[in-house]
Amino acid sequence: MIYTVTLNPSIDYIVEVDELKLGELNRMKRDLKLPGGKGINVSRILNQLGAQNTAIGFLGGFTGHYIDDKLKQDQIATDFVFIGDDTRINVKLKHGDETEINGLGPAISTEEADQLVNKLSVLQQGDVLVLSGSVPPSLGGDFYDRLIAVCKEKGAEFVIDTTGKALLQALPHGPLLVKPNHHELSELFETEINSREELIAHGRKLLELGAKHVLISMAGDGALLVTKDEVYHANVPKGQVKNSVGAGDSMIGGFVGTLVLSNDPLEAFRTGVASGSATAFSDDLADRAKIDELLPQVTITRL
Ligand SMILES: Nc1ncnc2c1ncn2[C@@H]1O[C@H](COP(=O)(O)OP(=O)(O)OP(=O)(O)O)[C@@H](O)[C@H]1O
Ligand SMILES: O=P(O)(O)OC[C@@]1(O)O[C@H](CO)[C@@H](O)[C@@H]1O
Repeated sequence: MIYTVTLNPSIDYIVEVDELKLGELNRMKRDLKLPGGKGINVSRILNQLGAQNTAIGFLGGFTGHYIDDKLKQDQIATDFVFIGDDTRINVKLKHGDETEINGLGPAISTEEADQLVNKLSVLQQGDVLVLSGSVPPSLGGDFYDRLIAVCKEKGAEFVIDTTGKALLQALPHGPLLVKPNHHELSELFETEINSREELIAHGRKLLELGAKHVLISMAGDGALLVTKDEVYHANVPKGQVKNSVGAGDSMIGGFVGTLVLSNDPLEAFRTGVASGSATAFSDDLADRAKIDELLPQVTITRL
């Protein structure tokens, strides 16, 4: 079973305007509300791929119930801790460009935090825990460490999609997958990365530090898969970009779901790239039909 953890879910409020005039009244051309947060996005893609999973994390208030209802409508299993404070609303402003305004996240009490840790007691060998997204400030910076400790104790695998110190602290525990984009990789190692060779060298460092698979996504420029023995490049399919929000999460969902279903890292890589691009070319996250349409256009090359 795959469990996705979203500590800081959101309603993604996607707002489209022709032109953004700061300091003036702007009227929306179109708007859309989506259940969001990185782990939840991973769950939605896993669901499209037929990979059984449960979405867990914290939800609260009317916004939290909205998200839980939407996921259940899509037959996604959920087991969230319901908290006293409201789940945030993140604004995704489309005005030719994409501007995002993400909330800090709700207050979470010690008791609520403990309830989530206790939920992980169901983990067992063969399970995969996907930890994705920001940590609400009230939880403290080391909360992922607590979850990883339980995961290791139960013999389950984990995937972590976060940045900075939290990612560095997780690496020695051997994540099944990490997926920095090229900017995150250079921030992580506090260095400029200017070539594919340098990207690969830094991807290898993540392996040396403990990661089992390293995916480096480069938006429209393709992606790299760095494993112990080999490095692979994938091109991205051609299409019209409609929405890049959740493209990275879709890539993780495509990779993890396919790896669990097939145990084939290259097929997982191909599906990850197709899923990321399928989301980039859709208004909402990708659906199965779009992923299947793009899969034949993804070519993997061993470098
Ligand atoms: N312009 C694009 N054209 C085609 N595919 C894209 C494009 N942008 C993103 N993708 C797909 O999505 C994957 C992940 O995108 P990206 O590298 O932007 O990750 P990310 O920075 O984690 O994304 P985000 O934070 O926006 O969700 C890419 O590897 C690619 O497959
Ligand atoms: O504030 P965080 O947790 O870093 O990111 C949250 C978020 O921007 O990530 C997802 C896209 O990746 C969105 O659904 C959501 O709004």
